[in-house]
Amino acid sequence: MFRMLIINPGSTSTKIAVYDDLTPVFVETLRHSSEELAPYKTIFEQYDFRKNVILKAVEDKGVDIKTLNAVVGRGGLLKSIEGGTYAVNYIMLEDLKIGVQGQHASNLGGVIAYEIAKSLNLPSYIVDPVVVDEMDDIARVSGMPEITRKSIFHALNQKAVAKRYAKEKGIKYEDLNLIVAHMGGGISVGAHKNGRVVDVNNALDGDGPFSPERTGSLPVGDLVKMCYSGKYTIDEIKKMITGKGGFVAYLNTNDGREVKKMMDEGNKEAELVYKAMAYQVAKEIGMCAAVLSGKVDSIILTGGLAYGKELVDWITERVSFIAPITVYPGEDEMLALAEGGLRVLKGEETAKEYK
Ligand SMILES: Nc1ncnc2c1ncn2[C@@H]1O[C@H](COP(=O)(O)OP(=O)(O)O)[C@@H](O)[C@H]1O
Ligand SMILES: CCCC(=O)OP(=O)(O)O
Repeated sequence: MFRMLIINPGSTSTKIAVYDDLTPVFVETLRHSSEELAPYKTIFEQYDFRKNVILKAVEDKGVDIKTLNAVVGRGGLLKSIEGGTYAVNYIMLEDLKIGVQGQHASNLGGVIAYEIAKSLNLPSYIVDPVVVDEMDDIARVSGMPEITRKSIFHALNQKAVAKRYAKEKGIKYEDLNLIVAHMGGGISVGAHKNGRVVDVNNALDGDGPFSPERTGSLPVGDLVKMCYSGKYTIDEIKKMITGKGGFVAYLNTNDGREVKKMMDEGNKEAELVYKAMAYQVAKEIGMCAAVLSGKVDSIILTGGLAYGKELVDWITERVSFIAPITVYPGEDEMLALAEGGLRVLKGEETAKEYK
């Protein structure tokens, strides 16, 4: 039996678990409000905060960290790579610290996993990081040669729920066409064609639907004018797009439950914004249906926001003509991380080397 500490820093949460093989000893989600994270100017300034909440959760649950065999973290904005389990190495740590493709909480996953594991003389891994890239070349063309569309998305959960759906239906993932909409702090909608995510919006950086913390795609001419208005620094604009966009910009919260409460209390702005997010997710699903030439076995709605019945209903109303809807609220990320780590610990797979 192998005991693994699993750590998953997301933009609005830190998820922590200990697994004995694939049996959870505990799984904990700590949600972070935008105010709680506001004092940290960079992701790396959150290092101590995130590491401390992880170690405290383990201690509170009465797990002795000396009983661990490995630490597995959600991987961050590395160079684009194929999916799988990677051993955390020096090059990876450097790329995570620099944020070679940008800044996101998942950059801390590999680094904290490494630091905790190192202190115990244990191995550390990441699994299916947010930069898994299986996009078709046609999907990379933006319309401006200087800009290439990138695959940055909730690869870990998108792959995990797509495989869960395949297992439940008794069909191979490679024999299915699926559209997966992960709706968390960021939102990604991916077209899964025969086991590959051939197109997906960049969930981090001004692409796709808006989300609790991000603007998603914006009318580009207006954005250019804002950038050159002299009113904002580059860092301010970047923060307005990622971190202070979406729900946060309109409603001053990153919490879907809070938005629902506002709506129930008669706040018309909250209702419009919540419905607009559903509208944009539905539009993105329609785009993926075109990518798959209309041959779609199911549309899967997942992520924390998929707990919201209204949101799911609004999206379903607009896209159920495309394919049957499957809802997997929350995520299967913790189990997927445990599975990825265990395959290597058991010797069923060799950890890939990040170069
Ligand atoms: N029961 C719920 N109803 C509506 N929204 C929810 C619910 N639970 C969580 N959420 C929202 O889901 C979002 C976070 O989703 P999650 O997939 O955990 O994201 P992340 O990993 O990016 O932090 C937050 O806006 C959170 O408030
Ligand atoms: C960086 C893409 C993945 C992402 O947006 O994750 P969160 O929703 O956890 O922020």
